[in-house]
Amino acid sequence: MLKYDFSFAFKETLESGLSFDEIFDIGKALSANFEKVFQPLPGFLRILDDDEILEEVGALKSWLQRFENFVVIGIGGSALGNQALHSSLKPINWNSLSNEKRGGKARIFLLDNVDPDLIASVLGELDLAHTVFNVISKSGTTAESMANYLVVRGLLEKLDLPVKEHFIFTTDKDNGVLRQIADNEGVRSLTIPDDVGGRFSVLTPVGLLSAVAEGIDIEQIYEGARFGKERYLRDDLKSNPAAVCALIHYAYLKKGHNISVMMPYSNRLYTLADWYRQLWAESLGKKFDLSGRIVHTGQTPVKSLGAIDQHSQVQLYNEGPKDKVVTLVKVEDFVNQLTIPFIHSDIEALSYLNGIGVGELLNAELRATSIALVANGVPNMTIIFPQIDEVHVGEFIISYEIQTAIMGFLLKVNPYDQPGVELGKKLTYALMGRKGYEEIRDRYEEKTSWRFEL
Ligand SMILES: O=P(O)(O)OC[C@H]1O[C@H](O)[C@H](O)[C@@H](O)[C@@H]1O
Repeated sequence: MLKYDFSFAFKETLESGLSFDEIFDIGKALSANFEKVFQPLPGFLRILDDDEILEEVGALKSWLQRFENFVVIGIGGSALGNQALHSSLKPINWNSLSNEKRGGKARIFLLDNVDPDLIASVLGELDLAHTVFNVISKSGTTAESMANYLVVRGLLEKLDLPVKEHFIFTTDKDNGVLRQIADNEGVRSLTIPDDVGGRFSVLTPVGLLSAVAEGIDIEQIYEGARFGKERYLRDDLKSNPAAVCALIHYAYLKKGHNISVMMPYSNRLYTLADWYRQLWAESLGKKFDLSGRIVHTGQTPVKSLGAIDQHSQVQLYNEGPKDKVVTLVKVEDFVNQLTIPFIHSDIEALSYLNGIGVGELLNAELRATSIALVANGVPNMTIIFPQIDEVHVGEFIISYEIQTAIMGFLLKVNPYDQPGVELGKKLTYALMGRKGYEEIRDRYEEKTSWRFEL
């Protein structure tokens, strides 16, 4: 079970902080309407009600074992969750282990960006005859993912490899180009449920297939998520840490704290912060509220890594604008216990390090940062992973999905759409000369014709 330390978010420890009663006053309306937030049950919670997805994905295990490499082609919600599961649940050097050491499980790679150098470096490393490509796209049309799919397909064709055997698509059941190709050519495919939006989809086939391919226990992830579903849907807010987190963020946002920093003290958990950024940014960053009023609301998510960013961003957090809420993420028991050896016994300045665990040092740094933040008047809280494993990662994911829904309710916005990304997508199509986008290109041409270039 994840543990939460909220002590440094309240006025008991923070001069201009919130009182506990204050946030529960804000929470009263939430408490009274709590059920409504989750009615109808959002898809990301509904999918936990049965084993359908686990079984569907699990059934592909033996087919996946044919491949040494598994490449995710996707972007945003169709990649960030995969990356987060991979980094948090596999050893950092997984991809450099030999096939034997990996017990025949796949190495995982990601083609998200359309950066030719990235693509060349990933594909250059792989023996394509032993590689499967999982093209993931809820819409089945996203430019970056389609481009990467085409590049890979071109390469497979050039090598005369049986294209169909090297792809599996994860996409909408009816719509989009991927579905069309899957249907026409009989490419293997998995379905993303209609009621689960991209950034909430890591516990669907989107995130689970690559996890299974590399031997992550997806049933344990579900166990943690299901536990989280019970825990974080309690309408008694005092026993619901996801609700408390949302209330704290909401209350501080009202006071001008419009940045939410997530700072894991663990390299393995760092990409969870990337996943969180999309969830928080796209779900809550909105121009209109539910009644159509212009509100321009949201809270900018920032990722940070402890202890690295103590030597980089923390100066700003402590002394810069008072516009942040910081969430530190701590690991109690690291998988690897590493003790610092006694060396230089004659140098007093190093004696405090003698014989202590490296993890102990990291956690002391976390504690020091949280105290320094509170001393500087910066509200912060700590989420504690007793250890990093499937159960806790599953619980973490669901806690933040629920927290985002709660925050959407508090801000009175729709957390499930992202109208603000559409224009950029359409303009990309227009700039690339895609048919049907001439009007949009003309509309913005005049506006963008002014130049100041050096
Ligand atoms: O899964 P896809 O349809 O390819 O979408 C990938 C991503 O594209 C968009 O730009 C959306 O803003 C994201 O929410 C989405 O996760």
